[in-house]
Amino acid sequence: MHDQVIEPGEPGAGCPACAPSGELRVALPDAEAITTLGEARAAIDGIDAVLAELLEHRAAVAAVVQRLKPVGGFAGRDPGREREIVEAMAARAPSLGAGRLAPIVNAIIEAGLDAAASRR
Ligand SMILES: O=C(O)C(=O)C[C@]1(C(=O)O)C=C[C@@H](O)C=C1
Repeated sequence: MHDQVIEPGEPGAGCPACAPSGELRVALPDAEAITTLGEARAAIDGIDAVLAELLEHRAAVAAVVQRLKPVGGFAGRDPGREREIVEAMAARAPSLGAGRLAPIVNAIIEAGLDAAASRR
């Protein structure tokens, strides 16, 4: 397990974890090795910074999907696809599982659809 966290940087300071190639590389903190509140919060800040970068890029791609679909936006929601997304994420995040991930995925999808609507 890796023992480094990324530097979250200042908001709007670009993407500290992004390589010039557009790849996002992240050193995952070893939770078991964290012993202080400061270390734990720094690790969370690093993870949240990466989550925010990913969410920003996800929203941009989701906006493209809305333009490509015959019926986009909230009217074109696809519960089957949303279940697939939750199940795929649950396989990678077993301690959360589908039950806890479902409302998170729902919030991410709704935020993406809302942002896509305001891009138009
Ligand atoms: O895959 C789609 O059809 C999308 O519109 C994208 C997306 C998503 O953000 O992942 C958004 C709404 C749908 O309900 C399902 C998935």
